[in-house]
Amino acid sequence: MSDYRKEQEVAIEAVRRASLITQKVLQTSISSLTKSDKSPVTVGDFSAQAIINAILAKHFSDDKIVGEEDADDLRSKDADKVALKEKVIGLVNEGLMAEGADQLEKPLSETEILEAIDKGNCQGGVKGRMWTLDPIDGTKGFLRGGQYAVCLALIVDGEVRLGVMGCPNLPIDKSAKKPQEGNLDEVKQRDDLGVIFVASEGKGAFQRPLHATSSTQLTPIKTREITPEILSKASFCESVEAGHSSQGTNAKIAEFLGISSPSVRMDSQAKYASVARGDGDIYLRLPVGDGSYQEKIWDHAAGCLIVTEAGGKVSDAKGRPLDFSIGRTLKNNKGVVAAHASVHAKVIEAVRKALEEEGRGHL
Ligand SMILES: Nc1ncnc2c1ncn2[C@@H]1O[C@H](COP(=O)(O)O)[C@@H](O)[C@H]1OP(=O)(O)O
Ligand SMILES: [Mg+2]
Repeated sequence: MSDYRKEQEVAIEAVRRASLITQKVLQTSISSLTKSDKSPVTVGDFSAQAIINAILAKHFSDDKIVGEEDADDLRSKDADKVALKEKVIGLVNEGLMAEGADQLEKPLSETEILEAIDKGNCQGGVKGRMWTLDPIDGTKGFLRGGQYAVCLALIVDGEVRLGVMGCPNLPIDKSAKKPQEGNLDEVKQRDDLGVIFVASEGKGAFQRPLHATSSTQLTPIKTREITPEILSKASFCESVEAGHSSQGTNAKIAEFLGISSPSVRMDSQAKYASVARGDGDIYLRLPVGDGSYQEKIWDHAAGCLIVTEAGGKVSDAKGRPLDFSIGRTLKNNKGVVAAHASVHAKVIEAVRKALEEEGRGHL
C-alpha cells in the first residue's frame, strides 16, 4: 500500500485555506455580498476551487482534477460577472497569501486564477491519479448558516486513497451543540466551530481544528461501537433537502430497525463526518422517485473513505461498494448507506424491505 503522506499534508493545507475563505465569505455579511455578487455560494465556490487547484498544481502538476465548476462565467464581460471575478481574485489571493505552509510570495494574476479554476475538467476513470473536489458541498446549508463542507479526495486507479473534508460550521467537540440551522449570527459568534477531517487508506481517520496551524496534531476518530442487539438505540442522519434523499423511505428503515429517535437532518458530507466520529450511527441516503439521479463522485469520495477508515462501512442501497472508477458519477450505484461495520448488513436488510414495500425493490 502506498504512502500518501505528502499528498495528505498538501491536501489538508489546501482545504484549510479554502475553508477559511468560505468562512470569511459567510461572515462578511451575506446580504451585502448577495446584492453585489448575486450569490455568496458562487463567490465561495469559485474562490475555494481556485485555491485548492492552484495548490495541487504547484505540488502535483501531472495529476488530473475532477471538479464541478469551470471559469466560463468569470470570463463574461457582463458587469455582474466582472464584479464577481474581482471579488474572487481578491479572495483567492487573500487565501493563498495568508500566513502558513504553502504561503504565496506574490499574488496570482487573473489568468492564473481562471486557469486554476478550469483545471477541474477531468472525466474520471479507472486508470491514473486524479483528485476530486467539491469546493462547497451543501450549498443550501452554506446559505442558511447550516452545515457545508469543502471536500477533496485523491483517487488512484479507481480507488479512493485519501480524503480531506473541511467543515467550518461543525463543532470541534462532537458533544457540543451544533449551531441552530438558519442562525447565521450564532455561526459568526461561536469560536468553537470548524473541523478538518482526514483519512488515508489503511491509516485510520482523524480530525483537527480548522483554525490550527499546520503542525497541529491530528486526533484519531472512531465510529461509535454499536452491536445488532442495541441497534434500536442508534441515531440516524439524512439530508435536510427532501429532494436529495427519500425521507419517507429513511423513516420506514428506521422503524424496521426499531429506532424511535427522530433523524438528525444535516446538509453536505458533514453527515459522513458525524458517523465517522461517533456522533451519529447511520447515514441513510435513499434514492428519490425512480432513482434516476446519478450521485457525483465529489459528493462522496472523501466522506466514504473517512467513514471506512473510522471503522464504518459505506455502500449503496443494495450493499454494493461505491464504484469511483467509472467517470464523474457513481452510475453503478443507487443511494448510500453508511454505518458501523458490525450493523451495516442489518441496515441493508431493512433498506431492502422498505424499498420492496414501496414497490421500488428493483432500485
Ligand atoms: N436528486 C438528487 N439526489 C441526490 N443528491 C442530489 C440531488 N440533486 C442534487 N444533489 C446533490 O446533493 C448534494 C447535497 O446533498 P445533501 O442533501 O447531502 O446536502 C449536492 O452536491 C447536490 O448536487 P448539486 O451540487 O449538483 O446540486
Ligand atoms: Mg456537492
